[in-house]
Formats: sequence, C-alpha cells, structure tokens
Amino acid sequence: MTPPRLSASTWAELAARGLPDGVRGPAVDPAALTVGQVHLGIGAFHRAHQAVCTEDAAAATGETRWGLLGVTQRSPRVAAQLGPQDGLYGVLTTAPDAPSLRVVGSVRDVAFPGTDTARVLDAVAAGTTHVVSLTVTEKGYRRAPDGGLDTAAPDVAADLGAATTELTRDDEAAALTPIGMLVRGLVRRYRTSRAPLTVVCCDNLTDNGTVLAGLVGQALAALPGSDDVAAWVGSSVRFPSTMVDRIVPATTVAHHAEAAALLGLHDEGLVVGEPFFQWVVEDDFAGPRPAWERAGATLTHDVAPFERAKLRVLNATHSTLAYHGALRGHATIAEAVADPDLEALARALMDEDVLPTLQAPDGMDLRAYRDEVLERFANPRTGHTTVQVAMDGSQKLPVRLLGTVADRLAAGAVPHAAAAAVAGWVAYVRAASSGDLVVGGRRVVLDDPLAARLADAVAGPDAVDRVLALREVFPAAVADSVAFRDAVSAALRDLSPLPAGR
Ligand SMILES: NC(=O)c1ccc[n+]([C@@H]2O[C@H](COP(=O)([O-])OP(=O)(O)OC[C@H]3O[C@@H](n4cnc5c(N)ncnc54)[C@H](O)[C@@H]3O)[C@@H](O)[C@H]2O)c1
Ligand SMILES: O=P(O)(O)OC[C@@H](O)[C@@H](O)[C@H](O)[C@H](O)CO
Repeated sequence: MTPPRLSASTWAELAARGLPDGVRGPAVDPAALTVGQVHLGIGAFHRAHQAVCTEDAAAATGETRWGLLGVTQRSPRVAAQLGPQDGLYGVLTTAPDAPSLRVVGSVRDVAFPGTDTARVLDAVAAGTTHVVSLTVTEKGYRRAPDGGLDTAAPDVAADLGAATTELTRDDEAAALTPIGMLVRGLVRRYRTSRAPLTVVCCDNLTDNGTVLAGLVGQALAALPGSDDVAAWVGSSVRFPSTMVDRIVPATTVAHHAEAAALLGLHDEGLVVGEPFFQWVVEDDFAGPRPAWERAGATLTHDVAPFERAKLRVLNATHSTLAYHGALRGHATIAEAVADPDLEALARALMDEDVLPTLQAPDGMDLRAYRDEVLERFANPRTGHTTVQVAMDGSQKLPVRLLGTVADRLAAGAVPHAAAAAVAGWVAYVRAASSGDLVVGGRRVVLDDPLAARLADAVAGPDAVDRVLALREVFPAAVADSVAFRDAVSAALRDLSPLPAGR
C-alpha cells in the first residue's frame, strides 16, 4: 500500500508524533517565508543544492524573505510534484553508511512557463525579488557555434519578439527559452521597480556568470529601442560566476522506496544527493542576498580557479567514465570506476593531462582533490547512471575536456588520456546511434542536441576526421592538431569490441 503523500499537514502530523531516525525537517517555518529568489530550471540539482543552502542561510539569520519561486522549463512535472505537497520535498543523502533524509521547505511556489509566464515575469520584476538563479543545463542557454546567443533559432527569435513588445507593455505569450524569460523579466523590472538584481548562474559552464551576462547583453542588443534597458542592466544587474558541486543523480524507484521506508510518507518530489556539498560564489551582488556563507558556501572574488579545477578534474573524468563505462556495460559511475582499466584511465587523465594545466586555488591540494573525487565516484549508493552523465556530450566536452586538450597541445604535449576520452565519446555515439548499445538491460538512445549530425559523422570510416570537424564542439586549436587526431584515432582502434547483450 502506498503511504500517505508528503504535505504540510502530513508532515505536521509526523513531526507531532516524533520524527523517525535519520529524518529531519525544514530548518525554517516554510509558511513564514516570502519569495525573494526566483530559480529558473527547478530540476533535481537545484532542489538538492542551492535550495538547501538558501534555507539554511535563512535559518542562520532568521530572515524570512528568502523563499523560492521555482520555475520548471519544458514540462509542468515538478509543479505537479511539489504543488500538492505544499512545496515540501525530501533530499535523500547517499552516505555510504547510514541513509538520511531531510525535508526542505524553502521552495514556496512552482510555476510552469507554458501556463504561468506572466506570474514568472511579475516575480522577476518585483522589487521584493533580489536574486534570480539558473540551472537549465548547458544546452538550455541556446548558444550558437560561436558561443553567442542563437538568435536564428525560432524559439529564441519568438522570445525576442515578445521581449520587444515587453519594452512598452506586458506581453503574455509563453516564454520558450530561459534567456528569453530572463530578458523579458528584466525588461518588465526596468519598466516597473527598477530595483537592482543579481542573476546567479549555477550551471557547469566556464565563467558561467560572464557567459550569461553576454547572452543577456546580446539579446537586449537585438531589441530595437532597448538602449535604456541595456544601460540599466549594465549599472544595476550583476552576474556573478559560481562553481557548484554536489553529485545529484536522477531519482530512481529504489530511491523512492528507501525514502518512503525512512519517512513513512510518499514524496513525489524526492531528490537524492551525495554527502559532499560545495558552492563557490563570486561576491558581486547588486543588492541583498541570502547569507549563503553561513550555510557552507564560499564567497570569493575569484571563482575561476575553483571552477576550472572542478570542471577539468571532476566533470571531465565523470564524462570519460560515462562513455567508456557504458561501452563496457557498466550501468553506474560507481561500477565504471571499480573497473581497474577505467580507474587507470581516469587517473591517467587527471595526472598526465589535467593537473599540469591547473593552478591550485588557495587552500586546495589538487592531488587530494583528485583522490576525493574518485572516492565520491566510487560511492555505490549514489546510483548515478553512466547514460545520464553521457547525455549531451557535444555540449559538455568543450567545457570539461577540450580546454585541457588545448592547453596541453599549446605546451607541446600530446594528451593521450584526453584523446582516449574523446575516442570513448566517438565510440559511444557510434554504438548508441546505431542502436547497438545496451546498458543495464536497456537499449541506449543517443541523447544530444546534435544527435542527428553526430550519428551521420560517426557512421563511416573517417569518423574521427568528421567529428573533429564539428566546429560547435572542437575549437580549431584542437581539431587542427595532427598529433591529437592521430591519438584519438589510435585510441578508437584500441577500444575493445562491445560486450554482447549487456
Ligand atoms: N545533477 C548534478 O549532479 C549537478 C551538479 C552540478 C551542476 N549541475 C548543473 O545543473 C544542471 C541541471 O541538472 P539537474 O540534475 O537538475 O537536471 P534535471 O534534468 O533534473 O533538471 C534540468 C533542468 O533544466 C531544464 N532544461 C533541460 N533542458 C533544457 C532546455 N533545452 N531548455 C531549457 N531548459 C532545459 C529542465 O527542464 C530542468 O528544469 C546540469 O546540467 C548542470 O549544469 C548538476
Ligand atoms: O549534470 P550534467 O548532466 O551536466 O553532468 C553530469 C555530471 O557530470 C554532473 O552533474 C556532476 O554530477 C556534477 O557536476 C557534480 O557537481
């Protein structure tokens, strides 16, 4: 029998009876919170990372103005999960020893742009909103091959049309892209409160704040008559960069069963996170912000070395293990890193290729960080699937891996382990796009915005040449290196044939 659903009332009854072992509740009274932060892209990661930190910061200061309005992007699923639960959801922590679950109450409202765009734009415009944050995945930023905004894409163009109307009056059309929604919200804010605002990008992108500021600036430049808005954004809106870190896999049926056993309530909004948490935020705010530093975050003037170390050490190795692991039939990252060949590849990538390109941020020992990352990957309870991490390789590899490759080539070295990582991606794309790859009992479908072009590129004998020619993915400094091309080709030849039927 399914237990009753988590909600304010079932939670209150449970708390009155006494909380079960391993369960704790919101750090603040959710009903007392008003919305001061709007989050675009309320997926699993935000709920397990920033939403927890924002709640803890509110608890540390006693402030009640930091409730969150979460905005889904492409579907109303999270609104349907959290609405009937009065915004409450659990974070199941995958500690290797004892599981624990925390119910979080900082998300006060969830909106879906398909039906609620006006409410989102009003919230972005409201003077009581001081922070807008984002986790919309790499592809959500809708960047063109040159890194700028893809203004030719029909959904981006439609949003820019609505933003042009917004310069003089409210446009109620549903926002189709995160940048479109943000720009329309900024225009509405300019027309109404003109209060300063800080926009905090929390996606795994290099210089994520600078990138986002550039995309917003480009969108505004495309709106005729928006010079005053652009000038106001330049003076009153800040875009700090951040480094975010907590491994948050997609929630599985097994996670739901584990959480229900702990809590005694059914939680449709459950998310899962490893015990580790890190958030480094550039201290560049236009106005008030939650006291995140009171809740485990680091506020600094220079995020870049943290961000670079994390993307190149953790994320690049994650992707490498995902491609090679899936090709060997390993369903999870923990299984992949337990494979001695793949652990050796992960170590070679970090030791030989990545670490020589890094300057350790203050107080960070890069070799200890490498070991800690491998230990985190090995946690068997996390359940992060190789296929989930493998998704969107065309968007992820440039950010995670190709900076390392470019730096090593510029230093006169051939990065062989990074070449093996790229070969793993090519082999994965080939296997997944031809329908030949079965992992964890499921046939893998290539999930990538460039899937059709990638499938075409890897189909023939000149796969490496054709993949390296994709300018959206490989910068010229990498693609034009004969030594790198040869290293990728050699690594691809060395990849063992797929194990049958796994
Ligand atoms: N999960 C993690 O371990 C983790 C850790 C650090 C950083 N992140 C960052 O957070 C992002 C989201 O991760 P998650 O675990 O929440 O994923 P998720 O799938 O649970 O949520 C993704 C969110 O992005 C939106 N989105 C996806 N594609 C989009 C598109 N094309 N346009 C607009 N919106 C789109 C979804 O609607 C959803 O709101 C990652 O891509 C990464 O940049 C995740
Ligand atoms: O979330 P994605 O799909 O961008 O990438 C998958 C993982 O590599 C990533 O989410 C890591 O788990 C995360 O960056 C750890 O902080």
